[in-house]
Amino acid sequence: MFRSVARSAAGKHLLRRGYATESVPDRKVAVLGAAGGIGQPLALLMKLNPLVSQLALYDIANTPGVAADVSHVNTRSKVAGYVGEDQLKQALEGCDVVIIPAGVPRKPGMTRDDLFNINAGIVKGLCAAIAKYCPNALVNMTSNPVNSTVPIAAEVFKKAGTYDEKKLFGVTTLDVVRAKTFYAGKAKVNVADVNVPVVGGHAGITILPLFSQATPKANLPEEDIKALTKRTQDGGTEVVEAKAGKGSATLSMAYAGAIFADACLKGLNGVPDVVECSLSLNFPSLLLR
Ligand SMILES: NC(=O)c1ccc[n+]([C@@H]2O[C@H](COP(=O)([O-])OP(=O)(O)OC[C@H]3O[C@@H](n4cnc5c(N)ncnc54)[C@H](O)[C@@H]3O)[C@@H](O)[C@H]2O)c1
Ligand SMILES: O=C(O)C[C@H](O)C(=O)O
Repeated sequence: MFRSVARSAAGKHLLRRGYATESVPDRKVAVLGAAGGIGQPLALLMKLNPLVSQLALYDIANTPGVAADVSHVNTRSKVAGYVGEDQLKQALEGCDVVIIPAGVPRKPGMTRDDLFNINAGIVKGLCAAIAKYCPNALVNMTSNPVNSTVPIAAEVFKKAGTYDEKKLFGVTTLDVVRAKTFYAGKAKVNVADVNVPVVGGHAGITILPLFSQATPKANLPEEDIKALTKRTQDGGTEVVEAKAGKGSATLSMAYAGAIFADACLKGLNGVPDVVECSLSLNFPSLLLR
């Protein structure tokens, strides 16, 4: 199993009393690729998160408009837009969590690996800047192919001397979100009560939903489990084909990215027992198989 769980250090119980801002520490979150299909709804969802005090929206174009728009939402965080490499330093300085959905999405007929040539370079540049300007931040890697962009980020951080495997996550929450939705439909249970761990990576058969561990238990027949597994593994392709050349999952991904970032913030704030699946490099020998 080469997926890890993001677990908070038990300790301070700052949030036990809920989300009252006076008991919540300041946290800066940056979204890199904030003007994109995922970036825009993710920016909105992070603006709605009361754990965020500063929201930095960075892209190579169009962030001033996105930031102006999102900044009018009457929630806690202060929003700033940053555009172009000259402003990356400002966007990153002081960040606690950096979410990276920068890069190109796939079109029908492509695999996630077909994005490698373009996205590897984008991710490499952004991670070099993270190592320089916010080396202690948690990094939520969303850009595809996640199975490769996470190792690229790790190598950049190792070279800079800032690598911490506990702080680098391949965001696979969308697989969990899909597994929960599909399982609830098949098992005819309330989706809000469903939990399905998903281990592995984020492409094809490396996505391993553990329906045997799903709750509430439903005792589904083997053929249903096989069909659910396949649908979860092919979930991204289902959306890419439905969008017919206009990109891949953006809205469900923004939702998933916001859930994972919220878990990271809770962990940083000392909330106990925060558990989310993600791709980590703790088990590299398995990842390379
Ligand atoms: N992990 C997952 O589950 C998951 C799910 C869906 C999509 N994705 C991936 O997320 C990525 C983004 O998807 P999208 O639909 O938002 O694409 P998009 O093209 O709509 O947006 C990407 C954004 O990245 C920006 N960008 C490009 N180079 C950049 C750089 N150097 N610095 C900052 N920003 C830069 C672009 O300007 C654009 O605004 C794709 O690689 C896609 O495959 C991952
Ligand atoms: O499938 C894609 O290309 C995007 C993303 O990885 C997804 O799972 O929706």
